[in-house]
Amino acid sequence: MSKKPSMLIVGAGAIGSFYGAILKKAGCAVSVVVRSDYEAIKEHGIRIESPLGDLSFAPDHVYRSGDMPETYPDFLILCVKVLPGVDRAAMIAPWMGENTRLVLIENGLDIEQELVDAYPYNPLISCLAFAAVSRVDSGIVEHKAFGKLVFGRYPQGIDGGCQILAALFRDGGINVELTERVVGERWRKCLWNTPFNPLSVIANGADTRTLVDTDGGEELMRAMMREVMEVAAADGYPMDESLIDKNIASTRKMPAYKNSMALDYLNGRPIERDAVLGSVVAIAKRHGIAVPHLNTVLVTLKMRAALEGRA
Ligand SMILES: NC(=O)C1=CN([C@@H]2O[C@H](COP(=O)(O)OP(=O)(O)OC[C@H]3O[C@@H](n4cnc5c(N)ncnc54)[C@H](OP(=O)(O)O)[C@@H]3O)[C@@H](O)[C@H]2O)C=CC1
Ligand SMILES: CC(C)(CO)C(=O)C(=O)O
Repeated sequence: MSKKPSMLIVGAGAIGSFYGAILKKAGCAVSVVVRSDYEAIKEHGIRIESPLGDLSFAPDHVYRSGDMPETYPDFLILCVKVLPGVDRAAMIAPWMGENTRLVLIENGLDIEQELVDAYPYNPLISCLAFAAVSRVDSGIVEHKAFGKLVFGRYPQGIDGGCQILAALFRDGGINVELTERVVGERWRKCLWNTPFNPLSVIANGADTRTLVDTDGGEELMRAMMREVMEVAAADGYPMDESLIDKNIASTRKMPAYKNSMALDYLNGRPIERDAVLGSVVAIAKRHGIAVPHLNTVLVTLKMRAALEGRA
C-alpha cells in the first residue's frame, strides 16, 4: 500500500484535534502546532470524547510557534480562529513547503485571499465544518454531534488534492461533500452563522432554542437571513429562498445548542465577529445594499467590545 500523506494541524483546538484524530484513524502521520496546550498534549496526547468511539491519539510531532519541522507536511490544515490582528500567513510560514497543500477548516467569509496572496503557488482547499465540537480542557475535546465537511479548491474547482483529502476523511468515518463552488458554500453556511453566532453573543451566550423560541426571535433570524441572501445574490451567489425555512426547521430539530461564538464569548475569548458578520456587512456596502439588521448587530457588538477595551 502506498504511503499516506502527512498532515500538520496548526491550531489543534476543538476542530483541529477532532479532524486530526479522524486523519490519524485513516492512517496518516498527524503532527500538531499548539500554543497554550503544548505541555499537556506533549505529555498526554489528545483525548477525544466522541459518539464515533475512542479517537484519542498521540500526534507524531508536537510543535509550538517558532519550532522548525523535520520535513514539510503534504497537507497543512489551519484551524485557528479567524481574528483581526492574527496574521495567519505568518503563523504557518515555518511549515509551508513548496509542495504543501494548504487547507482551511474555519468559519467566515472572505477569509482565503490573504493566504492566497502569501502563498500563490500552494493550492488552497477551503473547507466548512458542520460539527459540534468543543475543548473541555487542555488536550481534551468533546465531539457532541455531526461532523460533515464540505470543501473544494479556492476560489473554485475540485482538484486531485481535494479528492485525496476527501478519501482520507471518509476512511476515518466522516461524511464529505466536494464542491466546485466553495465560496457559494461559504455563503450558504453564513446564512446560518451570520445571524445565529453574533446574536447568541448579544443574548449573553444564548443557545439555539432560546434564539428561535423567544417571542420575535424567529422573525429576527429570518430578517437577518434575508439580508445575507440579498448580499450573497449581489455578489454572484444566489440561494433559494426555501433555505431560510430549511435552516429554521433544522435548528428547531436540534437539541438546544451553543455555537462556537457563544462558547468563545462565555469563556472570555475573542469572537470571530468580523469573519462571520463584518465581512458580510462590508460586502453589502460595496454593493450599496442596506442591511439594517446585520448592521445593528455588528455595531452593538463593537460597542460591547469597546466597553470591554477590545475594540
Ligand atoms: N467548534 C466547533 O464546533 C466549530 C468551529 N468552527 C470553526 O473552526 C475554527 C476553529 O474553531 P475551534 O476549533 O472551535 O477553536 P478553538 O479555540 O477550540 O481552537 C483554536 C486553536 O488554535 C490555537 N491557536 C491560536 N493561535 C495559535 C498559534 N499562534 N499557534 C498555535 N496554536 C494557536 C488555540 O490555542 P490557544 O488555546 O493557545 O488559544 C486553539 O487551540 C473557527 O473558525 C470556528 O469558527 C466551525 C464549525 C464548528
Ligand atoms: C454550524 C455550527 C453551529 C456548528 O457546526 C458552527 O459553525 C459553529 O458552531 O460556529
